[in-house]
Amino acid sequence: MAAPSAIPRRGLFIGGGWREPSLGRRLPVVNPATEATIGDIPAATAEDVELAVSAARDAFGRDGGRHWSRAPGAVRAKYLKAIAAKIKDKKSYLALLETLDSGKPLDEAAGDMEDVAACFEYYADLAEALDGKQRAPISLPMENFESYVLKEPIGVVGLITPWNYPLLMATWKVAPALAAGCTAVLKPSELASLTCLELGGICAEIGLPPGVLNIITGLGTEAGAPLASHPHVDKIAFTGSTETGKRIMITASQMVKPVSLELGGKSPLIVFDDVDIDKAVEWAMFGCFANAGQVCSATSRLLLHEKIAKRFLDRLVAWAKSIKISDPLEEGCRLGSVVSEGQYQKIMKFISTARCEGATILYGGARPQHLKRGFFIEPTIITNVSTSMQIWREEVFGPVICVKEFRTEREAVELANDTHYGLAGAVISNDLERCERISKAIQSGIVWINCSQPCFVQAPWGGNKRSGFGRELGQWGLDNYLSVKQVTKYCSDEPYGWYRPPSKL
Ligand SMILES: NC(=O)c1ccc[n+]([C@@H]2O[C@H](COP(=O)([O-])OP(=O)(O)OC[C@H]3O[C@@H](n4cnc5c(N)ncnc54)[C@H](O)[C@@H]3O)[C@@H](O)[C@H]2O)c1
Ligand SMILES: C[N+](C)(C)CC=O
Repeated sequence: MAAPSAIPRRGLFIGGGWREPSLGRRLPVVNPATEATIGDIPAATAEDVELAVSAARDAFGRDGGRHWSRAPGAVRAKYLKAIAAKIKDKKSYLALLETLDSGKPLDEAAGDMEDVAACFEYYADLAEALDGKQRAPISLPMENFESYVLKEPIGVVGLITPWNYPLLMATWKVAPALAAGCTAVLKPSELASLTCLELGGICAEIGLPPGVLNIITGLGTEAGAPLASHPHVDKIAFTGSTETGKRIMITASQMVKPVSLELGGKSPLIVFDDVDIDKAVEWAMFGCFANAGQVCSATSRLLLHEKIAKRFLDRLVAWAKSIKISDPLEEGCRLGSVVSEGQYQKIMKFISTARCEGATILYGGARPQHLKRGFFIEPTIITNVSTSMQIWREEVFGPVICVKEFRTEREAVELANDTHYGLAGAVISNDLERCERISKAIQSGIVWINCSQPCFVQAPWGGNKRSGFGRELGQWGLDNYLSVKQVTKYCSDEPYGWYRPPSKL
């Protein structure tokens, strides 16, 4: 598909309309595959956060919430379905913008847009089902009391998201938040905001009530931080790095504001000696080279049974050599550029540190020779790794896999759990009992058996340890935006009888 001649020039989406940022500043948008500046986005500051939060508060309480926060779930579902339909109509265009903004292959971006539409549809159904789940009775041990539960929207929520799946990661928060009846301020990453701004356009087109979703772009420190610390924001849902997650938690703790955190990872993939090697190699590649490895759950630590390690690595190198690395708009591209020059430099530094610490760069580790411009990095396989090395311990967020061998199941599990992170893990073996044992032993929120990375909107997503807490997707994703209220009624005609009545004399 040909690139559009101009990227749409958008303002901030606040109160149902477009506004220039208060200080009039904008940030350049660079296509990481060409290094060309292709447009710009507004740079919001605290003044704009104030307006966006105020618009969201008004929308939450408007007419006593009759049109949104207390409306029947079917009303909100209608809007979510309309958004999904528009996303489907504009799929090719949105995928193109996502690719130009982030460098991901167009096929991947198109898949992301399908997932975005599916997520809005899924939460439309959950919004409709929510009314039927209200007043769920609680069984009590005393018959003169009745108790039930109300699930109510938390209020105004701040949604802060990363650049690796820009519109999809935003949707994982926007769709359940709106389904629950919350109103929201979304702050996408300054490195890739184009499709999130288009979501604003879609909300305007379908007539979403003003202020229900507000979208402010800008730097983390200038737009994200004032959103996280705003006293009228009732919850922060954050996806991003562990470092920023810690900062958000500290800020939120000052107001005892609930947070949910989806953070980084350094996930293991364990491969036993009873597998079909080529099948397993393909999952290992998908696990760490899809989206150029810029995936929170990337299985970037590969643990190979010593009996197959040599054969596996020979095949892994052969498969890695065959990946089409090109401009992400080219047909068949399977490895695009990384998102920015900063990310490129960071990944290259990880590779050079690994080399200095004594690891072997078995394959890759450099810019592909046929691509002179753009932030491209070869798929990189690193061996001779020790558990104290940076490459084993820290999240690279690039197409870089590090490899260690193991002898026993126990050793594999120990190596897999040798990390501060706990987002995901994977095991490949034909012995399914062993796979079940390992899925219990791995300390993470997600375990894949005989695959790596597939992700379904129906299933819970989230991590343990320094990968965060709270779960997105599925019913758990909706619960993130609901507060639970207990209502208990005394239903006897008799006095309670704890105190003696005073004398009537
Ligand atoms: N667990 C998951 O589901 C998941 C999914 C995708 C990405 N991630 C993680 O995200 C990271 C990559 O994303 P990134 O580089 O955009 O992360 P990041 O932490 O740099 O930025 C994430 C968001 O936070 C904002 N931000 C930065 N500083 C802030 C501050 N002080 N206060 C408030 N907001 C601030 C940024 O502008 C951006 O919108 C990786 O670590 C990856 O593993 C996790
Ligand atoms: C959840 N996922 C895999 C789509 C994106 C994580 O970075």
